[in-house]
Amino acid sequence: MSTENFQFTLKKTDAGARLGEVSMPRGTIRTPAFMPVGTVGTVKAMYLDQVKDTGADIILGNTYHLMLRPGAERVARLGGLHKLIRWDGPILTDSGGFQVMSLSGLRKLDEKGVTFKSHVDGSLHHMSPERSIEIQGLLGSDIQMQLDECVALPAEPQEIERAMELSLRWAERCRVAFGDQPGKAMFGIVQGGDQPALRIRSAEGLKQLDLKGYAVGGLAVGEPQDVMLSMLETTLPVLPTEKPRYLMGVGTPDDLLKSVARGIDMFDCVMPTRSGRHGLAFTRRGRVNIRNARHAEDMRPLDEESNCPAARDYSRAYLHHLIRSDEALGGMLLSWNNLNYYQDLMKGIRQSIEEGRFADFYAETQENWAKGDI
Ligand SMILES: Nc1nc2cc3nc(NCCc4ccc(CCO)cc4)[nH]c3cc2c(=O)[nH]1
Repeated sequence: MSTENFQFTLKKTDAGARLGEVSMPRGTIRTPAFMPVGTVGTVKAMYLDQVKDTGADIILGNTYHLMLRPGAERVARLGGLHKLIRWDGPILTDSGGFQVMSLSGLRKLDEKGVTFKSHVDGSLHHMSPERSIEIQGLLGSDIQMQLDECVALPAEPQEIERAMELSLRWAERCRVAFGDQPGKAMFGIVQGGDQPALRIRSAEGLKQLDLKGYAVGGLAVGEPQDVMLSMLETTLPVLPTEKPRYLMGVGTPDDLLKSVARGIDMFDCVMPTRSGRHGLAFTRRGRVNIRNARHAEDMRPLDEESNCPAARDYSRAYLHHLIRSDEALGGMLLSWNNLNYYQDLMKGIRQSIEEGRFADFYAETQENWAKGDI
């Protein structure tokens, strides 16, 4: 079912966990949702048909990477990102602020925007809030993120305050630049680091802008999990309950469970794909580092009960061999296994909220992880 507009429906809550859906013209996103990261127009080592089959309703693209290569205007000339990469569901694009800080030779950041050198060819680029929204429009993004400044933690409170206030001003400029695009959405991003008062000021400031959704940014940047969770407990009660909440860059399966319990609806993280390519497998019984010698002659699959061929049909011995040999198929199979596991976890979370037994699901899941992979 799709709609000509962007519509979030909160269907049920169970303690702090929320069951919902985001209806958009290109499809419906079942929440709590995990969004696979397709940074440069591909979810690495996956066919997008497989990504869809794992249960993903939406994927992420990235302004920073796509503006550098193949270029935003080129993507527009080619019919937009959905047509180019052959994904007909919703796409959320990050605004590029975080990637500039973490990837490029940053040259300057001021009121106007960020000036940086491309990590691809060293060319100089300037990105303003307005240009970030323009690029996301050229890509054809369904959910566009404001340009913001994300500060790595730990950081001085006054530095966190400066970046939070700049991000608020940029949110307003992005809101104006985005204008009124029925069927699309622009989300603001709450900043404020590990400072509760700044988190509250950021959330209150964004609420004045009548946004369709709110991301919690500035986390998963090196802080301990308890600090991240504490910032959710501070921030989420301030945000409107009838709008989706998106925790950026998070996280491990344990992060997902604990953040859903505090009221997060949407997640993205490179963890399942990046760590899969490096030999880390996520399963119902916890993590398996397939590089470890103990798997070299283990002909069992990762999970004989899984519906995913990568988990059910391939032996650990073979996966061990492929990863140790740095064969492409190793990263392909573990990415497939991991994305399928993440989507199975989100499906289990949604079903448990529907049935009013999220607390039991939470406890059972953590028990199974604790047993470890036999
Ligand atoms: N615009 C914007 N985007 C963000 C992206 C983020 N991504 C993160 N964390 C990602 C952390 C992360 C990085 C790598 C891996 C793979 C390990 O194998 C897992 C998690 N935090 C983030 C914060 C922001 C933010 O405030 N604003």
